[in-house]
Amino acid sequence: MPVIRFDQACVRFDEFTALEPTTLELKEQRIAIIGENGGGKSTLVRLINGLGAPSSGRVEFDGLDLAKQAKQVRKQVGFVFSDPENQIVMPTVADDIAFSLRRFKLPAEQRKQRVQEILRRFGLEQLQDQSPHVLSGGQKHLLALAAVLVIDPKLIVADEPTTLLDLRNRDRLRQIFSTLDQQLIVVTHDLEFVEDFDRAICLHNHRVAADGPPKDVIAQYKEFIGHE
Ligand SMILES: Nc1ncnc2c1ncn2[C@@H]1O[C@H](COP(=O)(O)OP(=O)(O)OP(=O)(O)O)[C@@H](O)[C@H]1O
Repeated sequence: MPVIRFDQACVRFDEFTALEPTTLELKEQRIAIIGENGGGKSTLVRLINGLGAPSSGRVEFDGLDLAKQAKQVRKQVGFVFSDPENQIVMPTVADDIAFSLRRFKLPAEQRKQRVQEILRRFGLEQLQDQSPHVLSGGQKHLLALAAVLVIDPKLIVADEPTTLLDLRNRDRLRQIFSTLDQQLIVVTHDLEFVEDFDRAICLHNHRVAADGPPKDVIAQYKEFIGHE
C-alpha cells in the first residue's frame, strides 16, 4: 500500500483554521474519515492530491512531496468528488470513461475493452450511449467512480460517495469497494458503510479527535456530538 504522511500540515483561510496542525501516517488499505459538518474532512483529503495546499507543514504521498510533485501524485490518485457533476466532461457515458484513459497510450481495441469491463462492473452498460447529464444523481456518482477506477490508481479518495445512492447502488458500491486491491480513503457520514474498514479517523473542531478501529472511533464520535 502507498504511505501518506502528514507532517504538521495545517490549513488556514485568513484568521480561520480549517485544519489544525496534523501529523498522520496512512498506510492501511481502507481508511474512513468521519466527523461533524465543517470539521475539516474534505480539507484534509484535498491535501493528498494537491487540490489544497497546507498553509504550513508538509504532505507526502509515497515519498513524493505534494508541494513539488503534485503532478506525479495525481497520476496515481483518483479523486471522486461529492458532486459528480464536476467530473463529467464528455457527451456520452462510455466516452466519459474512455476520456480518463487519454494519457495512457493504449491501442483502441484495448481501451474499448477496459471501458466495457468497467461499465459492466458498475451496471452502466445500458446507459453507455446516453448523455451523462441525463443520468440520475446516483448514476452520475457511479459514473464518476468508474471513470476514476478505469485508470487503476494506487489510491482512491472518495468524498461522500454514498450520499446520492439508493440502497441497491449503495450495496453495489460497498461490494465494489470490498473487492478493490487499491488503497481507499472515504470521507463519509454513512457510518455503517465504513464499519468494516481497517481504520477510521474522526475530525472534530478541525483536528484529529479519534483514530483507530472504526467501531471505537464511531463510538467516540457519537460521544463528541452527544448522540445517544
Ligand atoms: N476555500 C475556503 N475558504 C474559506 N473557508 C473554507 C474554504 N474551504 C473550506 N473552508 C471552511 O473550512 C471548514 C472545513 O471545511 P470542510 O469542507 O473540510 O469540512 P467537512 O468536514 O468536509 O464538512 P462536511 O461534512 O460538511 O462536508 C468549514 O468551516 C469550511 O467553511
